[in-house]
Amino acid sequence: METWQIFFGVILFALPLTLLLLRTGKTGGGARRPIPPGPPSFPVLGSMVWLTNSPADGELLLRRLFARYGPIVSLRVGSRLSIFVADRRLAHAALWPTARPSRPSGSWARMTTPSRAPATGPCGASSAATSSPRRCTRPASDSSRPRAPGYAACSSTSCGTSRPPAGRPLWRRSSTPCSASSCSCPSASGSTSPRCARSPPRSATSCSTSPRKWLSSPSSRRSQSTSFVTASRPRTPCGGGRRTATSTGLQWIMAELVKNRSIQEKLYEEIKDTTGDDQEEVSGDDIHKMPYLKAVVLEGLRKHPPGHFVLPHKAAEDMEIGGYLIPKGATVNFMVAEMGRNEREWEKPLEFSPDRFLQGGAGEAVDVTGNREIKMMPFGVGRRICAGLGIAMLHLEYFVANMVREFKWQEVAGEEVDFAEKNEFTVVMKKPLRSRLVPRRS
Ligand code: HEM
Repeated sequence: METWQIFFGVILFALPLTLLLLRTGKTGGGARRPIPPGPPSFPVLGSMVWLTNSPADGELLLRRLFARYGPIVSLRVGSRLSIFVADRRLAHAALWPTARPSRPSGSWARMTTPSRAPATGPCGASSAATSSPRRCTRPASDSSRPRAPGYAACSSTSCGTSRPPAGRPLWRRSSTPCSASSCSCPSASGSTSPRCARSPPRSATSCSTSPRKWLSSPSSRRSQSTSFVTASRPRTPCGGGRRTATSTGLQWIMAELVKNRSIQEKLYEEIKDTTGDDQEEVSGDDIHKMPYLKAVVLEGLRKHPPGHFVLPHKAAEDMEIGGYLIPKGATVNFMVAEMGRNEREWEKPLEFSPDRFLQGGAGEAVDVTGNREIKMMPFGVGRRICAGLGIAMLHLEYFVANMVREFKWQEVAGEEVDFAEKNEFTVVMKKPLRSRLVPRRS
């Protein structure tokens, strides 16, 4: 063998070895864990699956990858490494690392969101500066949460937060699952916008006005007792022109109530027993006394979370999840819808069954903040949990209760409820809900 050939061979062997050693040295040495498994990829070009799959079908592709590689997978989009977690326990370990005593103190903050402006929550605290994963969001059952209908907890800052596109998986098109237009609070005085007051919203589920206000206007009652409404349209008189997480959630819940009349009637019975006949509307105080109402809303968010992913998070330094290395800078996301529909965790997950959230059910005492454990995470978990959780739960319970109290929501012949999904700003009903409304009270 010629000298130059030996020299060339040594370089070929030594170069990758040196690079590997340098990288190991940078991360503190020791046995280096593998990154989560995933489909083969090329440097710069990314995972080969992109040759045969469209990023628009990302969720479907991920489901196939989970079936093949397990509950945590890596995907490369170009040179960017994205890691997806479908397992609720791994998600809890990643987002609530204080639950793992072996972690060095303060390291819970290692999983951050990609470079973004500090978000200010409704309570006024800057989430980026919060020094505890238990951020300002209060559980929805907290009696100190905002009250309906005279609340005005959404400050413009809390609703307008958007994340820069950095680190966003390709199939997410919008800035946040809850945009500025999700700040759909009635004004503090409870007054409605002139447009809302004049005409009933074209969307029963996306107007933020007190449902009682427009549902009870004589003209709307007359027309709705004989016709049906489209429960949500992309543009609404007072919805800001965009579907929001709350209005999307509301539409899915109403669709389930239209489809499941016995559940709707059971809910109506609870509402009737809790509120007096002479009461104008179901109040914020009343809804605290309605466990079945809460179960209906939770079941809706479990089965139809408005966002099937959270906003992408980023590892601020090398860390470990489930025995795998999550390298610094990698984007990490969590499969919200998968967790809520996992048949190992939930019995008949595709059935709408609010009873599972009542005493003795698998969802009894579920904590949507994911503090103790994660069973479902429609609002995210940990430091970056939805800043609007409290107000969103209040809106959902308040609107569902009042809409069911005022009307029977019935299926329209030829317009059967279709639960097909469509990826938009949030995951919406492909065929928007159309329902016949029959007034319950004269
Ligand atoms: C049913 C309704 C809603 C759902 C399902 C929902 C869900 C979510 C999710 C999944 C996230 C991302 C969490 C993460 O990245 O880990 C988020 C973030 C956020 N949400 Fe919501 N949201 C809802 C309503 C609202 C409302 C009404 C507001 C405002 C009043 C709001 C304000 C925010 C803000 C400011 C963030 C960013 C928090 C941060 O990054 O620190 N959300 N939401």
